Parts: sequence; structure tokens; C-alpha cells
Amino acid sequence: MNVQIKYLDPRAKEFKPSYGTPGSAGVDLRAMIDKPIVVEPGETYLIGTGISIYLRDPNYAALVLPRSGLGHKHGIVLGNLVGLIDSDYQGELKVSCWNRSSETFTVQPLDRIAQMIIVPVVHAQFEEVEDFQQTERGTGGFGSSGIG
Ligand SMILES: O=c1ccn([C@H]2C[C@H](O)[C@@H](COP(=O)(O)OP(=O)(O)OP(=O)(O)O)O2)c(=O)[nH]1
Repeated sequence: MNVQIKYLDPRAKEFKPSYGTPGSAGVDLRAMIDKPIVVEPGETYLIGTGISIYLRDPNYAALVLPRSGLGHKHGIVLGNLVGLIDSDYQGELKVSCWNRSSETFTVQPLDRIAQMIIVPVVHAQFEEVEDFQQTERGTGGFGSSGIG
């Protein structure tokens, strides 16, 4: 599929979104900042990526996800846990960087701070009913089937 992109910062153009290998699902998002940002434990910064995309087709959306290494090794995850980019959004893609660790972390200009995937969206119709057809699970959830 074709996605329109605008480079809001000339540096962003040097890192055109691409998939690392043919099997990669995510496109890296980089911190388009002029100087390092020191993120203290528990702090959250909204960081611009220097790009905007316009998906146009409501049957698609983009998800902003953490990078596993940053999250696991440094506790840098997303303040919103997952970012949802609407198909009609045209503004700069921003990443909410949350330091959930107990160590200070410094984001350097152009660092890869998150990744983005584009996913299909189903616009379901919601049909009101009085009763659902019975299932084995029924209303059980949140650990009702036990641990492990
Ligand atoms: O990590 C994110 C999440 C969202 N957005 C942009 C794209 C998205 O389409 C828009 C609105 O996001 P969302 O609907 O999640 O925000 P909201 O808090 O519900 O605010 P709004 O009232 O603007 O919808 O913000 C980002 O750039 N990065």
C-alpha cells in the first residue's frame, strides 16, 4: 500500500522509513530533537519524529510500539503504552517516551525511540442483542482459568 509522508525536518529525510529486512514489520521512529533529553526515572517526554504520514484509507491505522531493547534493558517505553495513528491524522508523529526504570536515560538526537506498524482496521457494526450464544468461557476472564 502507498502511504503519503512529509518530512518536517531535513534530518528525517536521511532516514526514510524502511523495513530493516524483508521480514521486519516495524519502521523505526527517531527522535527529531536538537539536543539530548535527559529522562529521569518516572518522567515522560513527548518527542517529535520529524515526519507526518497520511494513511487516507480508514481501513488502515498505524500503531506506535516500543522497541524491545529500549524497553527491556533501559525501561524506556511509551507513556501511552501503544500509540494509535488515525487514518485522517496529518500532524507530526509523536512518541511519548516514559522512563519506567530507576535509572536516568538520555535520548540523543536521531535515536530510534519507537517503531511503527501499519495494520488493517475492521469497522464492525455493533448489533445489540439480549443474550449471546453460550460459549465454554462465558463471562470468565482475568485469570479465571488459573495461573500457568
Ligand atoms: O503515540 C501517538 C499517539 C497518537 N498520535 C497522534 C495520531 C493520532 O491520530 C492523534 C490522536 O491520538 P488519540 O486519538 O490516541 O488521542 P486522544 O488523546 O484520544 O486525543 P484526540 O482528542 O486528539 O483524539 O495523535 C501520535 O502522534 N503518537
